[in-house]
Amino acid sequence: MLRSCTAGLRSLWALRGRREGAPRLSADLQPARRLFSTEKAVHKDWALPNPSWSKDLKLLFDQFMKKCEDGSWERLPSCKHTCTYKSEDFKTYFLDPQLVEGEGLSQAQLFTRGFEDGLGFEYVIFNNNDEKRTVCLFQGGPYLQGIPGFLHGGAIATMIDVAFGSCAAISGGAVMTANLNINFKRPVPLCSVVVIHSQLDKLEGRKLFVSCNVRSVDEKTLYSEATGLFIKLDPKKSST
Ligand SMILES: CCCCC/C=C\C/C=C\CCCCCCCC(=O)SCCNC(=O)CCNC(=O)[C@H](O)C(C)(C)COP(=O)(O)OP(=O)(O)OC[C@H]1O[C@@H](n2cnc3c(N)ncnc32)[C@H](O)[C@@H]1OP(=O)(O)O
Repeated sequence: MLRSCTAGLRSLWALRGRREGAPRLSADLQPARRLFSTEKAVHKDWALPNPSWSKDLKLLFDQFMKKCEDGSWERLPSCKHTCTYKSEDFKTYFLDPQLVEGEGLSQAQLFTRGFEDGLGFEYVIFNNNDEKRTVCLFQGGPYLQGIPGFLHGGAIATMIDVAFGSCAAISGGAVMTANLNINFKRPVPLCSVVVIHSQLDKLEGRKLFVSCNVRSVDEKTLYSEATGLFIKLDPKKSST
């Protein structure tokens, strides 16, 4: 498995950048439109297939895109830079103008989107607004190795945090992770595809309680279970 992963790297490097200008798919952007702004400028959407995606990932992606057709599910677009967040939300909570406009942020990009195609986090998140749940399809690439041949626990935690963050933000708007608890039950093979099922369990004032499980594509292996607490940011308080 590792050999095939490494063998694919050369072609991945050759193919890098191919996603620029990838066609936007329909059946996206319903409730999430409030949160994810791509209206002012056209930014690349990274939550779309690229040549590094395995057969499993493409198959699952197609299945979920089909579910989007009746409007019960929506695919969440994903930008590398701050366009992921509506800029006004961003400015409301991070008021330091130097941070927002200065050099500090000019190179900033979403941690999970900072890798070349196929080397790091390849994922797409689908949201079911009525059921207050999301499904994240995740393929962890060779640069996310921990124990040889397996994903680093921090990479799994990161992906869970992103899946939770999206799930919580759709209901809560501007939120931050306050607590994350993960039970790692089985190691995740590098370059395999896992499915992260997250749900919003409870909304209590500014607190959003979420939980998830991480499973193999055939659902036979339970890799991890996690719970999280997200706090809706208070515009009266500074976050910095
Ligand atoms: C800003 C715009 C974001 C918009 C996001 C939009 C879209 C998402 C799209 C894409 C997905 C990307 C996903 C990326 C996810 C990455 C998430 C992160 O990495 S966040 C970074 C890690 N987290 C932090 O750095 C948080 C640091 N902590 C804080 O800043 C603060 O503690 C706080 C969490 C903001 C809470 O502070 P605040 O002053 O606002 O609240 P209180 O302290 O008064 O607490 C309120 C309430 O909650 C209880 N609480 C707080 N923390 C905990 C805890 N750890 N455990 C249990 N309970 C906690 C506290 O007791 C209060 O309860 P009560 O009201 O009952 O007294």
